[in-house]
Amino acid sequence: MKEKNEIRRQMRAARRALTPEQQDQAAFGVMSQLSTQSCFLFSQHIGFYWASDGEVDLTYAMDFAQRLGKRCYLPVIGDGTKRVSPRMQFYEYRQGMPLRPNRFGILEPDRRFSRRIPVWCLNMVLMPLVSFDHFGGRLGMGGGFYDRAFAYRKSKTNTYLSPFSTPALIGVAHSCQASTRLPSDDWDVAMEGIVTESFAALCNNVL
Ligand SMILES: Nc1nc2c(c(=O)[nH]1)N(C=O)[C@@H](CNc1ccc(C(=O)N[C@@H](CCC(=O)O)C(=O)O)cc1)CN2
Ligand SMILES: Nc1ncnc2c1ncn2[C@@H]1O[C@H](COP(=O)(O)OP(=O)(O)OP(=O)(O)O)[C@@H](O)[C@H]1O
Repeated sequence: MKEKNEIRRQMRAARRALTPEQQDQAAFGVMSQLSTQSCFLFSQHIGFYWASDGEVDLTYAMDFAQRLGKRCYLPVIGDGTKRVSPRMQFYEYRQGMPLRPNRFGILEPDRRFSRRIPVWCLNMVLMPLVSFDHFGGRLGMGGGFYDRAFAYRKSKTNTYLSPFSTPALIGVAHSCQASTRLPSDDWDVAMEGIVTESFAALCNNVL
């Protein structure tokens, strides 16, 4: 099995090579796929991400969600200048709100002007992927931010009736980022579903 870093390098290059037209079609396609999913339609509080490095842009999807009266949130890790929680947290984003760059240059809400939501109060989180497989396997940028934020989802006491069975974890990627089977580590948190510009699917691990 190829090492995670090698797959990361190839898949990041592949998504960065997409043209602006392909990126725009992907952004529109992901919004259209989401608009047909009951998981999205029934969710009131949704975690998105602000795209960078060739990721699928979710601004169409956030506009659509806001027009349906849903609340949108973005991940915040900070710019590294202040000692704050090492955990990634989610803060509300409303259209037009000023954003500031985090330590990797990705835009995020300013903690001073936005409202934090505990992660388990989110109904659904759209996770940025570098690669995915159909078994719930995901590969991110390598910081372990999503794995740490949702590590509680792996707990044995996490039953259907527990408040810790939320949010639904749905990965977003370009379909060209698919892998047959990704290597996995103990700490990896599985995704329940995947949305690309051309399909939305449940991952086999939950069926
Ligand atoms: N859009 C988006 N937002 C996100 C994530 C993400 O993957 N995508 N994250 C998901 O975890 C968190 C940020 N994690 C990140 C981890 C590594 C790098 C990164 O670019 N690493 C560079 C090295 C940069 C440096 O050290 O200065 C690299 O690997 O080339 C970026 C974001 C929170 N917000
Ligand atoms: N629950 C956890 N507790 C402590 N460290 C963790 C946890 N989960 C992941 N990590 C650390 O995060 C690092 C990156 O993990 P990995 O390569 O799987 O990241 P990733 O899944 O690509 O990133 P992300 O979760 O941000 O999308 C690993 O070195 C691992 O030690």
